Amino acid sequence: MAGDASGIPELDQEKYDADEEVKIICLGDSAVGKSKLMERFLIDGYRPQQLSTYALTLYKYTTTIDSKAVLVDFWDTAGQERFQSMHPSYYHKAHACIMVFDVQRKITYKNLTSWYTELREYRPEIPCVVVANKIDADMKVTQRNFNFAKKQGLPLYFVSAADGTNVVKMFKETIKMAMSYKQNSSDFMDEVMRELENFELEQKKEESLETAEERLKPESPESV
Ligand SMILES: Nc1nc2c(ncn2[C@@H]2O[C@H](COP(=O)(O)OP(=O)(O)OP(=O)(O)O)[C@@H](O)[C@H]2O)c(=O)[nH]1
Ligand SMILES: [Mg+2]
Repeated sequence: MAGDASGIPELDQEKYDADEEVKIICLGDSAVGKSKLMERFLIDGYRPQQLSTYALTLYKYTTTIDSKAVLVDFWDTAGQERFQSMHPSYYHKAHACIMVFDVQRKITYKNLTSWYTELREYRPEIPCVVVANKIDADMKVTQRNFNFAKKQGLPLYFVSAADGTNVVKMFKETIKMAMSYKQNSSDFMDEVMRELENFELEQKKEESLETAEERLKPESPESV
């Protein structure tokens, strides 16, 4: 579980309302290579040994899209069986999802179904890509059919964090999808949240108008 992010100032999720900032989350079983993929993309490096991610790691990345500076926050977490599911704040306001499995371990592919179901509970519409990692171990896997992605209509990338195959391509395309989702979102839950926020604002305005009117009211004759 990714812990309650809402109380930590650095994780102020309101900022994702700004145009130039997107949040991309990473899902998948433990040891499929989520953190290694981030490492490969962000520092163009790969250290073979590393402990499992503890709770939550945030990676920041800046890039330019259509001559606009874009800040990307990648959220990486320990996708452990030991945690089973993520805290809702992990999904909150995410604009895209990278869902990773390990081509060498069938169970991690099977578990995509549960990751995807959970993702869709919180973020029904955000773009999601399926990533088949560790193809360096056996290139033949790229000829295999991984029907999950096709069935769900999701893009599938064969990648290797170890040798870098397709890593940059996958991340760059996902960032573009996140940006375009943010600009054109018609996500029902987003709409509801926007409506609620407006409603609260309107209510506050009305309340303060009422108090002002109260104060301005001339005293009634009875009270004299
Ligand atoms: N051969 C090969 N090994 C990889 C690749 N990517 C990751 N690994 C190895 O797989 C192991 C797990 O990688 P991590 O990136 O820590 O996995 P994770 O998904 O972040 O795991 P959690 O943090 O526990 O959720 C490490 O020992 C890596 O060296 C790859 O592309 N090829
Ligand atoms: Mg990790």
